[in-house]
Amino acid sequence: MTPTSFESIPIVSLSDLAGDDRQRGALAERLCTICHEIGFVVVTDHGIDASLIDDVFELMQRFFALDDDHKRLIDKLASPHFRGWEAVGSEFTNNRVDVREQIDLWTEWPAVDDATDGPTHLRLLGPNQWMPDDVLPGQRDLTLRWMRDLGDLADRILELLAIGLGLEPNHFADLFGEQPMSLTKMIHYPPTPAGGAGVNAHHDTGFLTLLQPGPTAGLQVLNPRDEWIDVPTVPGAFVVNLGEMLQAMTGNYFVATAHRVITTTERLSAAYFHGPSLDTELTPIELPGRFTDAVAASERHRRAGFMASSEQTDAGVGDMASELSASTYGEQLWNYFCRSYPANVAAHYPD
Ligand SMILES: O=C(O)CCC(=O)C(=O)O
Ligand SMILES: [Fe+2]
Repeated sequence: MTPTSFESIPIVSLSDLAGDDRQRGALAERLCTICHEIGFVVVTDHGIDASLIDDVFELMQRFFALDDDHKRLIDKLASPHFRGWEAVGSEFTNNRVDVREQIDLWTEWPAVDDATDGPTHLRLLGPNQWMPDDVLPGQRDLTLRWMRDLGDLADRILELLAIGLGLEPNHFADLFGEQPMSLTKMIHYPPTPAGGAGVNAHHDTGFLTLLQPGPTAGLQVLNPRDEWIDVPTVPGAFVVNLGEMLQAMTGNYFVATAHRVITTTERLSAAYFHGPSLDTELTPIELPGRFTDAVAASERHRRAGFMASSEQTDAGVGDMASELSASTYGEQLWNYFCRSYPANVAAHYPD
């Protein structure tokens, strides 16, 4: 029986990832239940090197301490592929401006020459922008290692989720195709002004998010009673949460849960959004009856919605109560760019 709410975010050790089948099975079941009831979990013993986390935070400190003229060397507005740095005030979440600056880095694939003729999501393929080595030494190598190690961890968590859903362990790997597109966001939050938010309430749009929140509190999750629950800060732990596309693909058995950041002091975080090939279909997977029955028995799960566009919100659709309008990951991402980065879309794709 699904509890109707939650009061805290669980902390789970992933050490049994390396265990025998029975231990992995138990961990898989536990994670699946959490993804159904809460959609958020703090994980320890995840195998990501502590020194890698330290190096990434040190890199962020060095970058965000630069002046804006230097940061503009990788200005996101200059990238037709939505990659690079953006200043505080560039991003909109839930139609409200966020109080944070960030670097966005996506998996690199060759740009498509005639991207304006094909599906809109092809515009996302392309190179990242990297800081010159004499201004920010080592950014490229360190970031690529971060993306590779977090990608491997995300794949292992997806295997567990597949096992917990009664599927073959490689079910998601097989669905995710040959050209995976993941996003790394390196984020700096100044202290949040009264009444604002570092990032406003939202669902993650992707599949699976691994967040390194650093030592500073500020991330909050909305429970079904509309109370904001603080995510505990556990040294070295990652926060793992579900995005809207896994919600869709599991027929709402897993939930993408609303969250936001409000911080009283300066805060850094590094978020990794694990994603498949852009043409991956969001069609629900066929799951054993116990999972579909659990959704049917829970109004909250049956009604779990998706982020609305500004037009839908204007027309009276709740912020996170929209129907999924995209049929592929690429389409969903394009909708997200139009919602969150209108200036970038207007600069490069006036059509
Ligand atoms: O910085 C954080 O702690 C959370 C960031 C987040 O939710 C996001 O970028 O989607
Ligand atoms: Fe998020």
